[in-house]
Amino acid sequence: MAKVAIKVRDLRTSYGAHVVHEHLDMDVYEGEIVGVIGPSGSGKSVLLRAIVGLKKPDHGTVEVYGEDVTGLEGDELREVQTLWGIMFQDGALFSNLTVRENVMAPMREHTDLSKPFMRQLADQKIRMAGLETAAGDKFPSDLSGGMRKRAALARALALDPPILFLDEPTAGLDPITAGAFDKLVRDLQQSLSLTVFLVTHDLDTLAATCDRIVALGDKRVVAAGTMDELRAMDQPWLQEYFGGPRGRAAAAGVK
Ligand SMILES: Nc1ncnc2c1ncn2[C@@H]1O[C@H](COP(=O)(O)OP(=O)(O)OP(=O)(O)O)[C@@H](O)[C@H]1O
Repeated sequence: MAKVAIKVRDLRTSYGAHVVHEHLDMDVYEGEIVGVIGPSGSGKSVLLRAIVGLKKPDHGTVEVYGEDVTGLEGDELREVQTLWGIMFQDGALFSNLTVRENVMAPMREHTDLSKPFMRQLADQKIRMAGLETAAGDKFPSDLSGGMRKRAALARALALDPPILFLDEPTAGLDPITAGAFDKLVRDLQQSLSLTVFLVTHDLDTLAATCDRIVALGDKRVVAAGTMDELRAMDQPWLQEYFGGPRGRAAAAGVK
């Protein structure tokens, strides 16, 4: 059985009186793409933020490759941050920097590499993400939505992390662009042996890319398994999600 890359145990998070997660347990195995689904507001993005140290849990632990990373701060957090790249929902690119400078930003923060070498590496990541090298000179505002996502993916790959977090990577893309992005994620995961934590609402993305799906609800994980296993579960939200016309269409095209 594959090794556990990310292990979350008894997680509790909250904002004031609003409890987002309670007694949440989750495992992500090395080398898999796990899709995290659940109703709007069920805490998918907050879970991602809690794992990467951007949201401090009230309780519980997060281990990455067996190391407890819960509540790390300062240099300790900076050190473990090289284990993962994150692509946020809106891309979160620095609007005043070119694409190349955006991709170089994590390198500047975490390495002592020379500037020419960083440029070379950044251009390599830009091409890996399916953009022309010339896109490196452009500012995020000069790019289409699909290109911005690719630029954000290039930045997430900047430090060659073994783990990738993607928050709604295909949101706002037309179906063809979204399909191409799904394929890119799958291809990169395979060629780089990445472990991918992917938050999505997109049934086509789940069908095309994910090895396993974890569903959130009632502040915790309510189901985990393959798409077929989840579709067969007697859980009202899952039934509605997979059983609707969009769910049936995605299932018909399952990989
Ligand atoms: N910074 C914040 N301050 C207060 N409440 C927050 C904050 N961030 C998230 N929340 C709350 O936490 C809950 C979970 O939010 P989260 O963004 O994780 O949901 P989600 O499952 O990703 O939803 P969606 O599918 O709509 O993106 C929501 O009720 C949200 O309002």
